[in-house]
Amino acid sequence: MTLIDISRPLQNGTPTWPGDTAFSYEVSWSKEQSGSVNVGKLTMSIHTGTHIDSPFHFDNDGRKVMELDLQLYIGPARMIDVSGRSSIGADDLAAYDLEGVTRLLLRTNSWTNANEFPAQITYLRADLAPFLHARGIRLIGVDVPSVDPLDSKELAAHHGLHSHDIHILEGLALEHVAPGDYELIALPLPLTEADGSPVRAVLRPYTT
Ligand SMILES: Nc1ccccc1C(=O)C[C@H](N)C(=O)O
Ligand SMILES: [Zn+2]
Ligand SMILES: [Zn+2]
Repeated sequence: MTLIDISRPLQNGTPTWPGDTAFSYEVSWSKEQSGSVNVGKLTMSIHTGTHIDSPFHFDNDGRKVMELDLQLYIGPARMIDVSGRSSIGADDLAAYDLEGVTRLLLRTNSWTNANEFPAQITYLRADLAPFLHARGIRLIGVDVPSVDPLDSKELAAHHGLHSHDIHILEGLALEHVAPGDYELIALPLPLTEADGSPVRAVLRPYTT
């Protein structure tokens, strides 16, 4: 069955958070040098491309990636289009039936040039987390590098989602996906100390 890849490619030049570690892949030990194999070396900020945040990212006492519930990163998900807004709050989602939805992916279409880090993005307002929590949502995914405004220091959306037990998936590529219900697979790496992890995020369509 076909998988829809909703991950952003990771390559030298991939946009990163301003001032953060640039993405780099290089063959550090070539086949000629080692006599048998090419061996690669990867340097990157964890918050590059498609990734999850663990609570330690914004809370010194928060859980690390290895302590997160893997089940949330695999299972039924609904993708909805909420493009054309500068922010998303409870009002913007009031018209959607989210009954039985555990994982919600929001397409904001506000990262318009994938080759550059955006100057401005659609962010989540503070009243969204309690609204999602009341509907049983445990994971929110967005197609932008952050759930908060890019210049935010207080990170109201990150903290609000965390305090309502909603996990955060950022940097999805959703422009080529039809809104609807899918199986999401976006597993983090087994990083015991980390504040987040890159993921390979895919959607598997349901065939009926
Ligand atoms: N990588 C960074 C470098 C510097 C300052 C913030 C960030 C972030 O990633 C923050 C943001 N809260 C995020 O996870 O969405
Ligand atoms: Zn992040
Ligand atoms: Zn984040």
